[in-house]
Amino acid sequence: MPRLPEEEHPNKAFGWAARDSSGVLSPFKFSRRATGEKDVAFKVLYCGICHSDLHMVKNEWGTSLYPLVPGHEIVGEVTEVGNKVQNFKVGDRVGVGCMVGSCRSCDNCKDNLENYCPKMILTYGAKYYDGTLTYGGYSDTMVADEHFIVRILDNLPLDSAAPLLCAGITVYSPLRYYGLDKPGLHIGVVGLGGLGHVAVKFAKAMGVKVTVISTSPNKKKEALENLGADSFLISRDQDQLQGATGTLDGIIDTVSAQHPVLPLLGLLKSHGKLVLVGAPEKPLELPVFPLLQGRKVVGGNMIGGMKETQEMIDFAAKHNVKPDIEVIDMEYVNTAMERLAKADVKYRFVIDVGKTLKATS
Ligand SMILES: NC(=O)c1ccc[n+]([C@@H]2O[C@H](COP(=O)([O-])OP(=O)(O)OC[C@H]3O[C@@H](n4cnc5c(N)ncnc54)[C@H](O)[C@@H]3O)[C@@H](O)[C@H]2O)c1
Ligand SMILES: [Zn+2]
Repeated sequence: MPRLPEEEHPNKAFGWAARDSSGVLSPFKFSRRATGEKDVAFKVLYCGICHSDLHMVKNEWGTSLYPLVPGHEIVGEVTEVGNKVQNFKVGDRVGVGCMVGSCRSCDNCKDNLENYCPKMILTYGAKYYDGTLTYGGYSDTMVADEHFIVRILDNLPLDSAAPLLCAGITVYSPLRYYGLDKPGLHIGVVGLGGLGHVAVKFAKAMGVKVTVISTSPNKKKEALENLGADSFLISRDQDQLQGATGTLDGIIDTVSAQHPVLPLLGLLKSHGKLVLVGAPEKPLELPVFPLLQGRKVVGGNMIGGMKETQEMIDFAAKHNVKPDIEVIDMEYVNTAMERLAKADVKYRFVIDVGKTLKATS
């Protein structure tokens, strides 16, 4: 008989879990492993709600394992460290993003790209080395090997730092890797949600000109005035798209659902790069001729390695890149998920886990 989640490990834990693909979350008792010699354990204070959490609780990618405690934008305060931990101590402000393990010896791992390790272990909904299921940050405590722990610098508020751990690194990494981080370049950001609004902020902090491309005309004023975008295109307005043909060096596409990429390819200059980071459940149609004409590139990106994640946090602290968040109570999480599905959030929900997650006996 497999052991109950609350009996698998010595440390009691409590969170909210989805039990099936209805995606409805409810209180859940489980357990966390004892803090190992290289582990850092922390009290979770805030956790962001990523659209991937929504895909996962509803099993939209077909990979979900239940019970599923989502959350991979986790921040908190260290409560215990193992005796071989070198870089963290009790009381430190720390975070965990999308992964908690990798093989540490393959070419990707040696290259600080644990995110592309074939044996990478996701923060929730994955099998850990001991065969037990990993549980995410919609919960009271977290434990991870120190290699997968990020330091949150003191001048970053913990609540708005949380979304950097997934949304932040997922847009920072491709801006760097695809060379879209040079002052004077001009990029487009498609989809002004959690990832998209952070992409605007990072690109602006790098000195890059930014055009937001969105289906919602009502996001224009805020994109220009509050987020600092330079211009705004409505993706269904053919005249506007026509007028911007061949103007962009690159595009970061964060859209979470199926959408046409043909109009986006038209906006790129020759050698322009369309980088897909959104993860729609259904495939996109890729027209080839617009790629041939102008030697354009379509690429992807999945989060970032641990070294780069820390670099991104340090960059955010230095350049004051702070996600715009709506802080919510744990009890509000199901409503928040419904609102996220309708893109009704500016721009990231963050759960105040520390103050509002109440263990039931
Ligand atoms: N590549 C990665 O490593 C990685 C990391 C995190 C999230 N993701 C994925 O990125 C996507 C975005 O995540 P998020 O948390 O920013 O989500 P979000 O819901 O906050 O933002 C998505 C945006 O896409 C827009 N959108 C939705 N459907 C659209 C459509 N049909 N056409 C045009 N625009 C549309 C929404 O209005 C919203 O602004 C999700 O699919 C998520 O799973 C990928
Ligand atoms: Zn995420």
